[in-house]
Amino acid sequence: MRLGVIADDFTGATDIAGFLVANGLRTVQINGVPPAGLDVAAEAVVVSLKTRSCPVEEAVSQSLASLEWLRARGCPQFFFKYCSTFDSTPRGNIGPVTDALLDALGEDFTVICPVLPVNGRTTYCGYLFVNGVPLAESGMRDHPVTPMTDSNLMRLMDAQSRGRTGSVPSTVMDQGPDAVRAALARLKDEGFRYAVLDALNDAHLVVMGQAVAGMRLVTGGSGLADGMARAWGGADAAAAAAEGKPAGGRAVVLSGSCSSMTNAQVAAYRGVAPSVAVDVARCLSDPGYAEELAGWAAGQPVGLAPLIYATMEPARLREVQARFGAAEASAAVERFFGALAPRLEAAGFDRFIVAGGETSGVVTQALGIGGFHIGPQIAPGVPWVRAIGRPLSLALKSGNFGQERFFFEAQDMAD
Ligand SMILES: Nc1ncnc2c1ncn2[C@@H]1O[C@H](COP(=O)(O)OP(=O)(O)O)[C@@H](O)[C@H]1O
Ligand SMILES: O=C(O)[C@@H](O)C(=O)COP(=O)(O)O
Repeated sequence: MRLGVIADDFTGATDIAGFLVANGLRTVQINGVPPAGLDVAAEAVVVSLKTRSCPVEEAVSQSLASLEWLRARGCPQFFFKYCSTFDSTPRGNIGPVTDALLDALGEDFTVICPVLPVNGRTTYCGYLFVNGVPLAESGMRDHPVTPMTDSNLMRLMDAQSRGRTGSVPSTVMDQGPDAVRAALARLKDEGFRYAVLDALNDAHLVVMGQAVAGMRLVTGGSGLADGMARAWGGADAAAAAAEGKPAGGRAVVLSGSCSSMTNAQVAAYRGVAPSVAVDVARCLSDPGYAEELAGWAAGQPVGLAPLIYATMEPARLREVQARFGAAEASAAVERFFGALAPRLEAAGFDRFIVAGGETSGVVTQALGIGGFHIGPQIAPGVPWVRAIGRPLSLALKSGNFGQERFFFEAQDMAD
């Protein structure tokens, strides 16, 4: 094993796994803390947790248990994967998990690097941008669970961690890996515990990939992993993706993300394909609701996959949250998707296209899928994946990823 990844949500996990496979690394994803008796043959193992928004103690203990499993299998380098929009709060969980992993490894320094330039996530002087807009001015300010209202990664990290955060600016990235290594060493000497790595483009990813080659723990988004895998170089991407290619026949689209991009994707799809909007009030009160919508989906004609969506524009979402409570509404919607997924499988659906990280976690867990083979990417950061030992294919889409016609493109690729 070359790299062990601990990812804080399921779409984040398939995102990074997709980039590793695209660079030719044989990669397996394990959903949940791996059981002690499990062994896998792969160059990279991605452990997918659902720890982005859970209580801090749970996130720390699951991350440490995953680290121990990876270490016991001789893994030499570890990657804590979180969202490219740094989804977290002043309580965590990025800071506390990073600190716990550093302590467990006996290290006192790491990098913070949520970039993914191909999807518009860049950092400049430690400030995070989403498609050219500061994070706090992007759609992330309206996120239902982790609204992001600051764009300064040093401040965000300092608020939720034990140490101080410095920054390696893009001008240093321009000078190459030796200059970056020297800047990291200087920051460490000055007492910083974390360093935000700037990246404006793919060339910077290649530089940082080389610069962090000797670090035991790195943290960030899949752009950093892309840079690291490119530095290793020279492998066969098609062969690495072979086992994860989509199989199966009947597809359904489940959308539980309220991001701007998912709103656009739902709008582009729902006028053309059979679709139904989820009623949050019924999620809260009607135990037969999931059964009813599974029946509705099963009754749709063959053709474009039926869409079941909780996706809402920010203004409507705020109304729903004011009426039912934000946490209660989001938990009820997640419970609904969790109840729906196994019923859809029982009705003959074997390809699930899911939008939203938490939603994907709930769906994968409800289907009882222990792990994935990773297939080819539909869009950057969204590969098709195939359940290990089960005839089920899934596309787990981060709320923010893909272009407007993503739901069509996923189906085109699977035909
Ligand atoms: N209509 C809605 N009302 C309230 N909460 C919702 C609604 N639709 C989705 N949610 C909740 O919002 C959260 C979206 O998170 P997630 O699935 O991770 O999407 P993203 O990838 O955009 O972050 C989930 O907890 C989901 O249940
Ligand atoms: O880095 C990213 O943006 C994604 O990999 C990711 O973490 C997705 O999370 P969601 O936005 O919750 O789907």
